[in-house]
Amino acid sequence: MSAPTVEIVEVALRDGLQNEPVVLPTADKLRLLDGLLAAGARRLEIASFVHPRLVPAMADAEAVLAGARRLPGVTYAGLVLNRRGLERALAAGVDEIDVVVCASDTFSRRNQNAGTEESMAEALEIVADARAAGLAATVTIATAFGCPFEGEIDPARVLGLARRALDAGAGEIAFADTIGCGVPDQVAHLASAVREWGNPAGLRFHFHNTRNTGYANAWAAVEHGATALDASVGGIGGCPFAPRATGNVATEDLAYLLARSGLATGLDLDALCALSGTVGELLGKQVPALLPRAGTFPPSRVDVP
Ligand SMILES: CC(C)(COP(=O)([O-])OP(=O)([O-])OC[C@H]1O[C@@H](n2cnc3c(N)ncnc32)[C@H](O)[C@@H]1OP(=O)([O-])[O-])[C@@H](O)C(=O)NCCC(=O)NCCSC(=O)C[C@@](C)(O)CC(=O)[O-]
Repeated sequence: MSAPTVEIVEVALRDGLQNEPVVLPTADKLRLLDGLLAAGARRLEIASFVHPRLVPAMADAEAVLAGARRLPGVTYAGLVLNRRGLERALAAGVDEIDVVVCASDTFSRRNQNAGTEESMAEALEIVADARAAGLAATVTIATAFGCPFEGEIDPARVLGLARRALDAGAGEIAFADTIGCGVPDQVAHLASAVREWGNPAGLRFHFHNTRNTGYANAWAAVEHGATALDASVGGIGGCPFAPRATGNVATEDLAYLLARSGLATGLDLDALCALSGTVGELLGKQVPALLPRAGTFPPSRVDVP
């Protein structure tokens, strides 16, 4: 029997960069993209089609798509939050879209100027339109593990949104821990419930490591049948509308965890570690990822004291 696999969705160019004080020029983004492709990334969320005044780091979404090298087996996703975003994403030539619905009504209004119900209704139309245009559509449910303004979010509410998205034809559901407050029990609960529905759609998770539970959550997701996990090289990222947001789980740290556990990711750890250094240089800071500091294991060179 072949080893089970879980797909890593690389989100550094979208989530990773959207909240950084340094706005990278498009050319640097494309350099990072080339590095990610060389490291083996095959599914990447590379831009977000939101209002450029609200998220200046994503203002060049169209230029990033236009400059992205097209390779067989590589898919580029764009994040969309409303119909205008979908129109822009379609015109830019994305391969798939990721549409966001926030389980917390308060967070939803702050993030996308619409309450949960309003944005859910729009998301379902967006899914239908994307499918009609031949694109895969993911619905990401943000604040699925907790909200910085409302606190606990009822998992039944989160699952209700997921169910509606799947019934409307979403090809994948992603549960996002926007503020990194989640724990493995929550992951297990959401994943098990979705699996019990018997829907063959993809089950994806998006973890921020804000309270150091990101990797435990990722492992719980794998154990409970996740088909995809988001990660960002260097561990950069965060939602600009979430107070004290910090980065996604780092691609290199997650890939190390999975690879050492026998789960193939197709990613080159050394190449990711080198790229992580480049990300830090471009952003002028030390990135949170730990593998580049510690080194891969087994080491290529053993240090003898
Ligand atoms: C969602 C909107 C656009 C609604 O924005 P709005 O103000 O409600 O839009 P509107 O329909 O009222 O239109 C107002 C103006 O905005 C323009 N407009 C309207 N839509 C767009 C668009 N798509 N692109 C460009 N321009 C747009 C529109 O054309 C109009 O321009 P005007 O006629 O006044 O000149 C806005 O609230 C927004 O951009 N929010 C940014 C939110 C964001 O980017 N958050 C971060 C991403 S989500 C995230 O990080 C979470 C995630 C996915 O990672 C998972 C997790 O960790 O939880």
